[in-house]
Amino acid sequence: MHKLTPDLLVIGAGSGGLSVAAGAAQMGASVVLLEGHRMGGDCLNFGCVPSKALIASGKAAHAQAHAAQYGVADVTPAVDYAAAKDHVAGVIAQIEPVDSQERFEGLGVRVIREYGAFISPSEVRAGPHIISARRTVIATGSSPLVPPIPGLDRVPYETNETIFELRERPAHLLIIGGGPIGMELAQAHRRLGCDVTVIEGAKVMGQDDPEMVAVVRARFDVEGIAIEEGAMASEIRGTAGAIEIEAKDGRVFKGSHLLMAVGRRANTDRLNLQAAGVETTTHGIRVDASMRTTNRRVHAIGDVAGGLQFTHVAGYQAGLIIRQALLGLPAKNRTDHMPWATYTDPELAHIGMTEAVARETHGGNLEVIRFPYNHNDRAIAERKTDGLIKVMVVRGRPVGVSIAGAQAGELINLWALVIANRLKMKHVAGMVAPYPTLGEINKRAAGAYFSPRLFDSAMVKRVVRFVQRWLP
Ligand SMILES: Cc1cc2nc3c(=O)[nH]c(=O)nc-3n(C[C@H](O)[C@H](O)[C@H](O)COP(=O)(O)OP(=O)(O)OC[C@H]3O[C@@H](n4cnc5c(N)ncnc54)[C@H](O)[C@@H]3O)c2cc1C
Ligand SMILES: NC(=O)c1ccc[n+]([C@@H]2O[C@H](COP(=O)([O-])OP(=O)(O)OC[C@H]3O[C@@H](n4cnc5c(N)ncnc54)[C@H](O)[C@@H]3O)[C@@H](O)[C@H]2O)c1
Repeated sequence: MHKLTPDLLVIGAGSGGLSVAAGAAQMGASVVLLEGHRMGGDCLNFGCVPSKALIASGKAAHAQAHAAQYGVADVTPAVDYAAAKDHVAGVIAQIEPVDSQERFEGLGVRVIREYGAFISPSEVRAGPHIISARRTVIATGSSPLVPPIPGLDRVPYETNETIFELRERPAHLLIIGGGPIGMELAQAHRRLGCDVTVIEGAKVMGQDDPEMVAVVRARFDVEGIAIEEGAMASEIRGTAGAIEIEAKDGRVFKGSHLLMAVGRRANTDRLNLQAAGVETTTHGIRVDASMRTTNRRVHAIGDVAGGLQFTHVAGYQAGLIIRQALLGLPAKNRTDHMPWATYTDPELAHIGMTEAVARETHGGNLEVIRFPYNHNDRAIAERKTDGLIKVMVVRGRPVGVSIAGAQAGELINLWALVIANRLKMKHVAGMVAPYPTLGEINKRAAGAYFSPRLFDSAMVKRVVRFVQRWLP
């Protein structure tokens, strides 16, 4: 047995763990990083990166099939599904070095490619090593939730951990779950030539504002993606190539392949958390506002901590750990400034309160400002006029923003700055946006907030008339 005594032990080399390890090592701490599977975690290998790469393949095919509106003949795309998967693998390979063992060792991190498990409140065993660190960060992420639906154990199915390696194009992909994973992969597959049915127990994209979801749904309808809502999958039958899903209400859906996308399960099984006195909830590891677990020397961040499950959230929480564990400064997890985006086409991005939550919280003080894409010149030029921005404003300050439309995930960045720094609508209105850009919708939303105050105000009109009388 080798005994190691670093300043910091990080368990899990995904989005959260890598950020903590890199920051801590570069700031002079001794760091041990454990990874039982692939460096880079879910985001690089089975999540954000491969899904966005496959979406890019789908977009390329879709563009070929819909070029006539720009004066270029439509062609039926000759999709090579396996080659699209090669493209996905190539994208992963290009990013991989940034997350690699070699890079982290170059930063001075001791990387151990083993799963870690607590053996006491202050010790973790990883293969032949026992690590006793001043502080430990659990960043073990999450795995696809596979519920015990009767029959599921007797049919072949994909999850986000397998679908990016599937090389035969599904003739008809059935997707159980209409959250971000289900919806992004539904559209990518449809555009790559598959029939697709999304089977959703409640409403698709249920975390988002229904008015914004409707924009995405409308496009899915046009593209021929079948969305079956209120269809709780309750029984699964069949064999490879011929799968049947029966919903609670008796509806039956038939397809060739099945993708399970019904949510996530925190990776706590291997950690032997009882030995460390680290408690869990139904969502993951119990943490306080500073991401500290019930063991004061152990923090948990990212998906395993059971809050918002996004790469940028894990990265943000890594920053909180650096503040506390390295610099001894207080740090509090904030969620009101956390954006998210779903990369369907059109995209749907959001930050802060939805309209419904803002209405409940702020009642009569809430003003909701909308501005449609079809009044934006760049959107018109590119024929991407579906969608709108909606800004929830309380006394001049935005408390939430939703955008459904082209590049919504990019456009939300401005509001991430505004909300993180508690800026006001006047700051957005005061900015000059280059013409013609989609980003002008942000400024136009701010303009729409001020124009009734300016143009419908009797007082402003009186002042202008008065000034005009006296101006030389
Ligand atoms: C299909 C899909 C698409 C997604 N798209 C996006 C997106 O576009 N944008 C976005 O922000 N988020 C996206 N996400 C979510 C994002 O991937 C996660 O929020 C993010 O990866 C969480 O980071 P993490 O560090 O908590 O965990 P992970 O990245 O999962 O890393 C955890 C690591 O810990 C390792 N591990 C587990 N147990 C142990 C142990 N006991 N010892 C040692 N190592 C261990 C695992 O092997 C893994 O490598 C997507 C997720 C999926 C599934
Ligand atoms: N663009 C992004 O940032 C992005 C993309 C993909 C995933 N993610 C992250 O990964 C997380 C997990 O995504 P997800 O889509 O798997 O989960 P999810 O929890 O967001 O959605 C799962 C859906 O499955 C439905 N469902 C559950 N059981 C069902 C059943 N038996 N029959 C039919 N429907 C059922 C639920 O009602 C829900 O709408 C997301 O919440 C997000 O944090 C992010």
